[in-house]
Amino acid sequence: MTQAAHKMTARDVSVFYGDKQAVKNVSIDIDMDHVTAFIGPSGCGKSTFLRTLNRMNDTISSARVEGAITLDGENIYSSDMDVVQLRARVGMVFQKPNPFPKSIFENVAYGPRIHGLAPSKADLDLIVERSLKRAGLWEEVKDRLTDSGTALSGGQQQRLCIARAIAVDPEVILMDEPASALDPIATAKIEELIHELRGRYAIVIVTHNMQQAARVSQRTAFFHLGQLVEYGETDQIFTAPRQERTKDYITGRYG
Ligand SMILES: Nc1ncnc2c1ncn2[C@@H]1O[C@H](COP(=O)(O)OP(=O)(O)OP(=O)(O)O)[C@@H](O)[C@H]1O
Repeated sequence: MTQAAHKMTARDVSVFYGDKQAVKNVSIDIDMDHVTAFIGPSGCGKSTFLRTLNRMNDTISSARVEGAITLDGENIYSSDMDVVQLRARVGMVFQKPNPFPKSIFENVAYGPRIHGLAPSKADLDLIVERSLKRAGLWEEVKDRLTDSGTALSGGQQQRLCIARAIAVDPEVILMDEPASALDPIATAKIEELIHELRGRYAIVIVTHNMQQAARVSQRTAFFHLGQLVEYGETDQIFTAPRQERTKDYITGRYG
């Protein structure tokens, strides 16, 4: 496949915090209709690399990114890339649910409103309903849309954050350990949701939990010491890893 045929590509991407290199020459392709899991021991650079995919590293003053990352063949680090637009196309869900201290409705409506996606109130209502439905939250909140988003349970808050990302019509959704702060039932709901969303977006998920990676992803990338050691079909990575370091990690020898 050409680079443009992939939703996103990274080529030789390195990330430095000051003098310290956290990500080393990573190249990877991300495709639509797939969930790609990033796994690896703590501190191996998974989150740092994830954040390069929508330029969240721009918000960290010591961070410097080298190499090339494309979205539909276009360099996302070029000077004419509109970063606000980029982050709508490549949305992000964080480890800790972070709804705005506003109503459930406003949490979801904010993005479409500032991006001009809803010409009328009726359009906005429709977007909010559709996004909450896709995030599997509508039935639980449809009668209390004016309640504060922060009053929801942790799992509901995380689904609200997913609805908020979905509302601006992203193509890629980045998830940084989206279930690690949740209980097992809320985690199962998020995993189910990721499974349902797969057909519409390219999803990239960082997870510490190998079982979770095996359950939700079709492709897995194993990172170690800032390097991408191995990338392949999830089944292959977990049953027949090609690299010794991958094998050691999935069999629990470190991490
Ligand atoms: N804002 C920052 N400033 C300086 N160094 C950082 C910053 N963020 C991360 N690092 C360093 O970069 C390296 C990679 O960290 P990163 O958080 O990307 O790893 P990770 O694999 O996601 O780890 P974890 O699974 O524990 O979240 C680590 O050595 C970390 O200490």
